[in-house]
Amino acid sequence: MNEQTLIKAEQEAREAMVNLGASLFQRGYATGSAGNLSLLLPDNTLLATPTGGCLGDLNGERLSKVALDGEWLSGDKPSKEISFHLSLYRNNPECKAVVHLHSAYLTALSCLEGLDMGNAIRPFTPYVVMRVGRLPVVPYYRPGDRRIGEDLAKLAGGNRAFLLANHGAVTVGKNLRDAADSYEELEETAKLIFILGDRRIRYLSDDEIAELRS
Ligand SMILES: O=C(O)[C@@H](O)C(=O)COP(=O)(O)O
Ligand SMILES: [Zn+2]
Repeated sequence: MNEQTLIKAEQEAREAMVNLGASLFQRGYATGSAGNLSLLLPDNTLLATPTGGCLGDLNGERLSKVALDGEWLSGDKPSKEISFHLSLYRNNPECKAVVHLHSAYLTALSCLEGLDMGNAIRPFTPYVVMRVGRLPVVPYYRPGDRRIGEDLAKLAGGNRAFLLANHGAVTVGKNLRDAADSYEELEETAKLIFILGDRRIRYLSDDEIAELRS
């Protein structure tokens, strides 16, 4: 890519991040100053949301730029979770964008005792299987703790979504919209879990799940 093309791609990425942050905030997926977004630019650096900001009110020119080795290159100070974002890019070549939010239903799910740490959502609708697959759980650590990234490094290959116990959820994608689509699908599925409550659920059978994965 020549210099002009790189500059244009970065400008478009900045606009996409600002627009997605506003959309997530306006639709209630992001609240207050919670959550963070990042994407991989064509020059292999990351564009990330700054720490402490509101996703509904991002400034495209002040977004953080970070090298894949973690060096802060420009913009405001990056999210305190940049180390777990980096861990996902380093350990999954298909990861080009990361979304982390504290949406209500996924965060409620993340607070339940006795979750299956290998897959917190037993499938009962097809789209979550087709769109997201498994939802492994990272045990609780204080936000910003480097152990979140260490655990995600082990789970990154082959997974598109992760639940952070007592905290929220993370999705990856081939671009920011793709990662957000998976996040939104997961949030809807978590909402259904609470709507269904104690009612008996007909879960998808192993054969039905296998058919969706094939
Ligand atoms: O839960 C937290 O504190 C972070 O994971 C978070 O969501 C917001 O942190 P920053 O991205 O550093 O603002
Ligand atoms: Zn968080």
